[in-house]
Amino acid sequence: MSNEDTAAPLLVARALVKAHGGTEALRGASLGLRAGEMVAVTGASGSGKSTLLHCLAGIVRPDAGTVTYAGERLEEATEKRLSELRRTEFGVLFQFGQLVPELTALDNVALPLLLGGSGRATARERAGAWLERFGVRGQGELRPGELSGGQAQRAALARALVTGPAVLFADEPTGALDSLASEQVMTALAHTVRESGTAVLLVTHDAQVAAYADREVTLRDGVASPAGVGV
Ligand SMILES: Nc1ncnc2c1ncn2[C@@H]1O[C@H](COP(=O)(O)OP(=O)(O)OP(=O)(O)O)[C@@H](O)[C@H]1O
Repeated sequence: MSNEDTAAPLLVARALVKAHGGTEALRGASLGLRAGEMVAVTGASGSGKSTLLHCLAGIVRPDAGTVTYAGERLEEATEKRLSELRRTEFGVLFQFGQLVPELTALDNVALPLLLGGSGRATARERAGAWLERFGVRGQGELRPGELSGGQAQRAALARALVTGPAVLFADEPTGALDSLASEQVMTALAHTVRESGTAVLLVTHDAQVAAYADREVTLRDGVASPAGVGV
């Protein structure tokens, strides 16, 4: 077995069960994610992909099962600790609606740094560098409503990564984009996370988007396969 096979996974879900009202979205789903690995979660509409991502990101608490991040059991964590993890260790990128509409693109990207205690000048400088990296520095003073869908997603990606998270959770990040904008967002995402060693859990129904991942996990009837490392 190679070192990679035996390396402890960073994030592990074991036997997750989660119902929304009478609907059982997860029925014993397990999944392991290594540091720096990109895993695509695919499956039919309603198969539980978003629910699995929300449980792994500490946004939703499962009814049963465990989620372990770097040895820490998330289901035992307080709300305060979960929000700290989401602010410092996890980044999120959703399909749309995540940028604050009243703020410029630059201030949106600076926001997580300001919330983390950075000074305004430093936060804006770092935010500008991230916008530059994703080719939208020129749009920094525009508000989200004035950006194209692809520009807004690249600004949202900058905001998700500006704090240097260990894990990026991306739920249909290109779901609202045409194929060119989708390719630009995915190329920027894949290149940057490889460089920074950020692990990615990528929910998508698009095979071309899933192809950017190192590995694909399919959800069927609330169960994931193959579950991967450490499960
Ligand atoms: N907040 C909620 N209230 C009630 N039912 C919900 C809620 N969230 C999800 N569900 C149901 O749970 C099941 C799984 O939903 P989930 O969004 O996790 O699936 P998905 O695979 O991400 O779907 P899609 O690809 O359509 O986004 C679905 O049957 C859905 O209708």
